[in-house]
Amino acid sequence: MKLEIKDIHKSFDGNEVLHGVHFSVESGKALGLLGRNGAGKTTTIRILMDVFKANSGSITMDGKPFHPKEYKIGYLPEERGLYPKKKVREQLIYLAQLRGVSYKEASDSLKHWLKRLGIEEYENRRLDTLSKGNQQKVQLAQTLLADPDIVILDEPFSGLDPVNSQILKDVVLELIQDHKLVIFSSHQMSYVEEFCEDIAIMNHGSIVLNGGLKEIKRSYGQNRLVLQLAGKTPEATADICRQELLSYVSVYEKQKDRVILELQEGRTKTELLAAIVKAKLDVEAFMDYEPSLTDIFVWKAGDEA
Ligand SMILES: Nc1ncnc2c1ncn2[C@@H]1O[C@H](COP(=O)(O)OP(=O)(O)OP(=O)(O)O)[C@@H](O)[C@H]1O
Repeated sequence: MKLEIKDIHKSFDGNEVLHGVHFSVESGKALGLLGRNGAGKTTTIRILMDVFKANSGSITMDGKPFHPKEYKIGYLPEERGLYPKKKVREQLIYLAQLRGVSYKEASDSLKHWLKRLGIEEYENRRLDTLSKGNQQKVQLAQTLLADPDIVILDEPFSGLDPVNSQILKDVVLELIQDHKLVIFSSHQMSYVEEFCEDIAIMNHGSIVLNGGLKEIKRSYGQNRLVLQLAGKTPEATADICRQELLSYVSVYEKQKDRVILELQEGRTKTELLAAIVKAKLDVEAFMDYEPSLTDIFVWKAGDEA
């Protein structure tokens, strides 16, 4: 399955908040939908889920108009929507049945997910008597109960401790392996880096970067190299580079114990390496620079207009 979101515009009271949002996601892959607070992620997801209508643009699945009702979708919304006063089992079975799952199937699936998420003992407890993290896990069980083909997770890790985060990480990886189509919206870049083959970064209602994470990292790392000199601070290394290697590189950034260098126009990595050897610098590390997703995010979405 391939879901394509094309040129979505959305206004609230005449104020346009989405300006031509576009991205695509395929089964067996996860798309990381990223953006600062207010960038438009939740609005985009709500349009996808038919909670809101877009003013213009289209959403297609395998080339045909997409209607969420025709698919099994597990949606973990940003604002969690379970009944606090109702018992866990009672409400999850009820909600699964509303989505067309038989009592027997819902019951079996409930057992599976409560066990998988380590919350079996709370089956007959009222939701509001559970801790925040366990309530979050009940929400996740609800999202996955009807064995969805499309899984949309808005900040699924919020409130989870490291052990529970690990359980959820394994679950998300399994969903991807099981060929589900996963959209994952989060501010926690490390999770996005772990799961998502593709990313879409939104800023002020527009997509400012979209594509394969590996390719994006490669292109952002192009012409940049990491150099660490033995026993030298980054400041000292930067000074040495300016003195000895000026015609090859400029100092792009100083980091904790290393510097990021940018090759001068027309210079190659091999030439730089030869110059480093010629200058008899005591090299501790020299490698291609690969920016983190956080670096890329800050470059693309950090400019507050
Ligand atoms: N129902 C609404 N009526 C009016 N404006 C809205 C409505 N829903 C969202 N907006 C506006 O649309 C913009 C995008 O909001 P949205 O909730 O989609 O951002 P987000 O990227 O999900 O942010 P966050 O990371 O904080 O959840 C914001 O300026 C918000 O105020």
